[in-house]
Amino acid sequence: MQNDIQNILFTEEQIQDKVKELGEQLSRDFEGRNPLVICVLKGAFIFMADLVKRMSIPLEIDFMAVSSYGQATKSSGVVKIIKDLDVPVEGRNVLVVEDIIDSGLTLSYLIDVLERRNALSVSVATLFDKPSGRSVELEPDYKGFTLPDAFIVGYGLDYAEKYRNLPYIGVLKPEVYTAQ
Ligand SMILES: O=P(O)(O)OC[C@H]1O[C@H](OP(=O)(O)OP(=O)(O)O)[C@H](O)[C@@H]1O
Ligand code: HPA
Ligand SMILES: [Mg+2]
Repeated sequence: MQNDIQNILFTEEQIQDKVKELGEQLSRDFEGRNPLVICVLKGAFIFMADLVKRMSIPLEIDFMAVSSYGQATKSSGVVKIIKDLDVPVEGRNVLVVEDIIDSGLTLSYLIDVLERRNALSVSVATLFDKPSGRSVELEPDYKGFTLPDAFIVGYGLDYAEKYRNLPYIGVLKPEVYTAQ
């Protein structure tokens, strides 16, 4: 698995420091608002778990699974809801937790769904932002790191379902995906 990585962009320690900082900021901003924190599966599962441990306020969690990349490194443009929320969002302060914003298609679709369901507020926290990949305009409310134009894996992020369990963020060697 490590042999497929070209270089490490963010170490485990750098990620943990950033997650702690974000958790503290979110705790201040959502104090008294009992947010519904939504994990966008699968990619955000590790970030979500680490982040909520760093939030020291009452909150609730739920999960939504969406997918648009499949076995590719470019978005198919079609966002599919594979698993929906268990609870209604009407009247709730919602915090959507994402691992990465690339084209922006996943989040713009999700924000639209949540607003149509009458959430009181919809905020977005992403650990990684890749502005060079955008095909729709979208700015996260909270972000960890800005990325260069490269396909990254690890800390929840996959290529063809692999590498999610790497504890760091690495750039995948292009020959790994061009060889397919
Ligand atoms: O801004 P975008 O171009 O839409 O890309 C970001 C989305 O793509 C990835 O999910 P993916 O569809 O690969 O599903 P996964 O989380 O199960 O890997 C990632 O976890 C984000 O949800
Ligand atoms: N890596 C993994 N999954 C992704 C990426 C990426 O760079 N962009 C969108 N989904
Ligand atoms: Mg993926």
